[in-house]
Amino acid sequence: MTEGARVGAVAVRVQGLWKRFGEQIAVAGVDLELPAGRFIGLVGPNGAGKTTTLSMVTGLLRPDQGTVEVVGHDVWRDPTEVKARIGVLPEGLRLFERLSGRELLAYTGRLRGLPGTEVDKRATQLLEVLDLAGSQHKLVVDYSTGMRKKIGLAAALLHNPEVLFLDEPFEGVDPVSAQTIRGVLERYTASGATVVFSSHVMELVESLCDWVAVMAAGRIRAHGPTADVRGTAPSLQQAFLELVGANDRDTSTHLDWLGGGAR
Ligand SMILES: Nc1ncnc2c1ncn2[C@@H]1O[C@H](COP(=O)(O)OP(=O)(O)OP(=O)(O)O)[C@@H](O)[C@H]1O
Repeated sequence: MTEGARVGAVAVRVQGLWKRFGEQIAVAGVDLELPAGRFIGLVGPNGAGKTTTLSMVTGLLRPDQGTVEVVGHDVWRDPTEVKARIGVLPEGLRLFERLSGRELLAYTGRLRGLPGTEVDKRATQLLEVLDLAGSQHKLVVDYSTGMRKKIGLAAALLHNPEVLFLDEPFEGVDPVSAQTIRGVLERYTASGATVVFSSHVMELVESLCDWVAVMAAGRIRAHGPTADVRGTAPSLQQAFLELVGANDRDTSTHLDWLGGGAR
């Protein structure tokens, strides 16, 4: 079991986190403790602040205010310690397009300081499990959206991080690839590691995550074990709609011209 996966251990501790872009407050005072060894979903409507929060938690974006600790290390005071312990699949993932998938993993492994033989071994296994072995010598520029997500996931897992952060890992991914990614992530969390991923696909979050945080308008609206957040609602989707106030929105007067055919 990894250091972060002890019972009751906290993988991520966020305190008083704020981020403003001009007039727009993207993250408005987030406090959150994410337990280690769980499959955690960060859910919220478009523009809720999920990507901004994940970017600040992973050291990609400096907060205006607040602190973030990952497995006990401050992200901004101790970035090297944190970066060695986390894997990140960011939104709008940028990859080295002129490398093949295999070369990308070899390069990532060396950047992470792993010995060449170990990188080879891990890369071969990851390419196999993620069903990319047949495309390993193709240039990344020629990869499909799903293949890019999978090679990005392989690169994020290569150094066996304690906590893995994934921004919309299933977006644009077909059901077969989604099932493959899911299998890899389930295997990874079963070994005691923590996955934190953002999504607005509630069915997916409900079936995958044992812990969720619901975000809307830059704040955390609810968090805890998935069953507790769902409460008495028939589904997480329904609980989510109630939490973010979407059920109260009146759409009856909008789009009254829309009907297809009637002009
Ligand atoms: N670089 C930026 N400059 C200006 N505004 C930004 C920037 N990044 C995010 N925002 C704004 O901050 C708010 C939160 O955006 P964010 O991308 O974090 O939300 P999200 O929950 O990830 O949304 P989605 O599910 O649509 O990806 C939005 O109003 C967005 O327009």
